[in-house]
Amino acid sequence: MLARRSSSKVTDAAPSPAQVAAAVEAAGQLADHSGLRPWRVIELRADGITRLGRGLADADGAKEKDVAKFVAKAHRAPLVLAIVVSYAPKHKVPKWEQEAVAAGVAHNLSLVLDDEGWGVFWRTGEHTRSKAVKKAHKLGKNEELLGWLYVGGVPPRGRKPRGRGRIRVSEHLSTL
Ligand SMILES: Cc1cc2nc3c(=O)[nH]c(=O)nc-3n(C[C@H](O)[C@H](O)[C@H](O)COP(=O)(O)O)c2cc1C
Repeated sequence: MLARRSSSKVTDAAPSPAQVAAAVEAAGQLADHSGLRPWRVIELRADGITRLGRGLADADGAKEKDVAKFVAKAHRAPLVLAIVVSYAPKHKVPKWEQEAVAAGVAHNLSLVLDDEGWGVFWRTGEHTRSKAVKKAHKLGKNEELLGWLYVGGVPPRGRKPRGRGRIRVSEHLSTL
């Protein structure tokens, strides 16, 4: 965990569907109030990533000539994992707790994939919860996106050391 870091640039190598399934299974073993499992992951490759790019272009009101830019940006990685919170409606467990579980899955997935040697970068943006992007992902009415994990191979020059270094524990840990 101390060595984990995000990879903004990745190569065309990607984990197989079976490797993704194993990573999701591991990432899903987390604390979950009432065991709601209020989350799912959508695996996007090739045409699926193009659909994401088109959805983002649509949400931005892009003209037809500019759609390709959004599509190219979405194709920055060969695998994109959309992280979805699927709220249990009117449940005693509040929405923020359900989002915490889905966010935990995303962080776990990043850690698992990083540990297996893949490059991962969590991205969001102003259109993450727009109608057009929701539609592109075929989300249900009780679902929202938490963003996307862009996944691929770590470039040959490898990972640079952490830009901002390690945290100062004393700034994040105290007692009463
Ligand atoms: C929920 C969430 C959304 C993020 N969205 C973006 C984003 O859209 N663009 C971006 O450059 N970084 C985004 N980041 C930050 C990067 O994923 C990454 O954590 C950051 O560049 C620091 O790198 P490090 O993880 O190696 O410390 C996001 C992180 C989180 C947790």
